[in-house]
Amino acid sequence: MYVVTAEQMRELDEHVIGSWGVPSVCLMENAGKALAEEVLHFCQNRQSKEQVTNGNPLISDEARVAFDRWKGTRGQISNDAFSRGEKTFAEHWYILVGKGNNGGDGLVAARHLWEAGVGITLVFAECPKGLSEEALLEYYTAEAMGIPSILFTEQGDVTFTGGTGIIDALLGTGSKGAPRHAYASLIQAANDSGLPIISADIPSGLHADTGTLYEPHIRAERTVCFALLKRGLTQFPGAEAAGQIKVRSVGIPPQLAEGRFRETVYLLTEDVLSEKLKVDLTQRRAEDGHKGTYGHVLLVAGTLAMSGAGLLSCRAALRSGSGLVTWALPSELLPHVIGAVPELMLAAAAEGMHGTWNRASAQNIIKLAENRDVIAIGPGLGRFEEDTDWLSQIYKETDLPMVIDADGLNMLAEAGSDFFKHIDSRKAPVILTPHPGEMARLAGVSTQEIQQNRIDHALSYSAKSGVTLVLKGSRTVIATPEGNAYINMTGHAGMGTGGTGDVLTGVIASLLAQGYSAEQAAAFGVYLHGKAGETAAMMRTHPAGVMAGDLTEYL
Ligand SMILES: NC(=O)C1=CN([C@@H]2O[C@H](COP(=O)(O)OP(=O)(O)OC[C@H]3O[C@@H](n4cnc5c(N)ncnc54)[C@H](O)[C@@H]3O)[C@@H](O)[C@H]2O)[C@@H](O)CC1
Ligand SMILES: [K+]
Repeated sequence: MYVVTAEQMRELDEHVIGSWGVPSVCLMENAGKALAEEVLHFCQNRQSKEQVTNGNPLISDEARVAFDRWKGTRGQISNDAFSRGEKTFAEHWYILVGKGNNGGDGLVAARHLWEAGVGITLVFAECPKGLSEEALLEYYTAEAMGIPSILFTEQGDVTFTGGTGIIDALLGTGSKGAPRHAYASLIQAANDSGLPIISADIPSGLHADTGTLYEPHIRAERTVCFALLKRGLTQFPGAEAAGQIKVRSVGIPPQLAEGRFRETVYLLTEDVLSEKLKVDLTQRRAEDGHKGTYGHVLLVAGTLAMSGAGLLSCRAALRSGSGLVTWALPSELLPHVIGAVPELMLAAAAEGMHGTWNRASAQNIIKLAENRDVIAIGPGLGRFEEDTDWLSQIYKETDLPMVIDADGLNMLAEAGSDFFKHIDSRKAPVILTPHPGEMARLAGVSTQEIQQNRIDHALSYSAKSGVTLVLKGSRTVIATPEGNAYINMTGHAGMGTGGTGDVLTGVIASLLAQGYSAEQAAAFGVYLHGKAGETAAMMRTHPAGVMAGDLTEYL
């Protein structure tokens, strides 16, 4: 499933109209009809509960239902085909109409709903004579049909009397900045009404590309997104304001987006994993495979005070299927962790004070790397004198696929942008797994700036440095230097707890060791990590009780 910016959507739109000759009003007709169908669907299902499907035999239906209820449906995305339902006479919907094509979609929906027996009141934000060209056509039709309408004026209140719902067709992908004047007042009034709101394309007041929200913005129950998912709907807080999201086709084939833009963003669905990324989701293995077949991970992690990070990463690497895992650790730590994970191999590699790392250990790591397949650096590593030189030496003198996390990332941030200057001469790929704070340090901006435009920051850092980047957080973004990005949908807020990042490092390193490419390992790793978190949540009384160690049990 492709995820586009407003500009990319406009380009596809223009292609279909300009090169293929599809009349633009036809697209609007399709969009408005889809919107009306979704509103009817909503009306019919108002009271009925969502069907529960539970694929995992280990999880009781009760646990699945409780977890789904806790997680809620806001920000969820689907694009199932819809079959049109019966007429609904007891409904009265107010449709807020802006002056652009988003308003035009609302006008088309008005006609279809009116035809289906739904009471309609059109509420114009501006005088309808000023509507965009296509929207004006739709207005004349609606007027000729006798659909009631009012023009919002700052003096008069909108009360939504007798309303059962509101369609927000005020602002779409053409909006700029915070909603102004009548638009702001109508958004406020709609939110205050307590009525369910269904947004056309995006909730008004959402930045379509970034997912940031202006004030005021619509808080929608559902959003019917046209043609292709907009980036802003996939990232928080925008995803939250959009409610449940449904993507509906309008006559612009999504495949048009493939290979068309410098950057291509995908929702990380199972289809994208198997068809685009060619990941075998069944992870089938050759009958004659053995531990040497599935790769050997070298994990450089942990100090005396933070031994757990190393243990979590190593367990996760083993649980994710690599044949062997060696944990390189400070020698003082070694006696304390013997036997903690019997499947692990331990290698005392550093002689820093009080079980920490030291500059001289780089040579030991390089030696250990000689007969390993992947090197992962960072979990619980701490900082130490000349550690950026230490990291640089390991980076330069090993040519293994590398995952860098946690304090390894802080070393990189300190080393500056020259660190990856010669990455093109390195055969093996590098994956970085920053959380937003670490990303901010790497990019030299504030955490807030990162969070306000996660997809762009991930893509641009990846393109500039040549690394595959995993920007963690809800809706983790995986970006590649070639300009692909994937938005992960698995996982939940219960996973916001210490150590889950260490687990992710282990999972990704393990997949790399098994021969997955950096793009596959990063995307599939993030996906599996989220899935394990979901299973762990369902096995507990409450998802907030999930600990990082639980994830390793359900990988
Ligand atoms: N493939 C497509 O691109 C299609 C687009 N359609 C619809 O068209 C929309 C885009 O239409 P437009 O480009 O006309 O843009 P909008 O409908 O988003 O409206 C933009 C208009 O609103 C005004 N405006 C902009 N920012 C404002 C603000 N902050 N406060 C108050 N007024 C503001 C401007 O005068 C501008 O003309 C899409 O979101 C979608 O709903 C559909 O009709 C179907 C096809
Ligand atoms: K809208």
